[in-house]
Amino acid sequence: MAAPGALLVMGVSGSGKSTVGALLASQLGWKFYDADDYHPEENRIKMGKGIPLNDQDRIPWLCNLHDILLREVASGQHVVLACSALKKMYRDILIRGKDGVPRKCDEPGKDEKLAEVKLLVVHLSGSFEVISGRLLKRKGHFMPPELLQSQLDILEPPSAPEIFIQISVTKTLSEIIATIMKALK
Ligand SMILES: Nc1ncnc2c1ncn2[C@@H]1O[C@H](COP(=O)(O)OP(=O)(O)O)[C@@H](O)[C@H]1O
Ligand SMILES: O=C(O)[C@H](O)[C@@H](O)[C@H](O)[C@H](O)COP(=O)(O)O
Repeated sequence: MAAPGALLVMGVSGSGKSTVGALLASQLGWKFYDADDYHPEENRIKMGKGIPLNDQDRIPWLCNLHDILLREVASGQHVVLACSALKKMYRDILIRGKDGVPRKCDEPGKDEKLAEVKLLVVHLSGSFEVISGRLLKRKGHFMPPELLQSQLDILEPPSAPEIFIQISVTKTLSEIIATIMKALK
């Protein structure tokens, strides 16, 4: 596969996005962004109270991440982004910014040229049992384990025509990294 501009490591909370993303970026020599660091304070407070985010909470956060990806890729920088990106629409926003948000028919903009990020999606996929076990052991994180089920409920795993690979969270970190490296060759 020709190297994408950006590689998205996605999945529910506790699937290993931050761990895998950071390791991968350091092995590739690519820049690493963790989407958790870009949540507005209101989103963090909401999640901290055990309330799942909704589309309205996530869309501006994802648009900001798209702008960052676009800027980096345009300057020739390869990027690994760890981001839940649970729904297809969310991944479309990472690729196309607000043009990824479905428009109402009467809104203008259909003929605008889209600035797209070429994105390889890596989905870390696993069961409630395995992932909740990891979340219960994780310390010092704002995301309560009780939100896991709400994330699995809305998860839309990537599918064609998205460019993606899916890897089980039960693999070891080195197996996960090796699988991604192989896909990038
Ligand atoms: N493949 C793996 N095997 C075992 N433990 C893992 C694996 N990937 C991540 N972990 C552990 O699971 C927990 C959740 O990982 P984390 O990277 O914080 O997930 P996320 O960023 O998706 O919320 C962490 O304690 C991490 O060390
Ligand atoms: O879209 C969301 O609801 C959040 O982004 C969420 O999916 C994310 O998981 C949290 O930021 C917690 O962070 P961890 O994924 O690192 O647990």
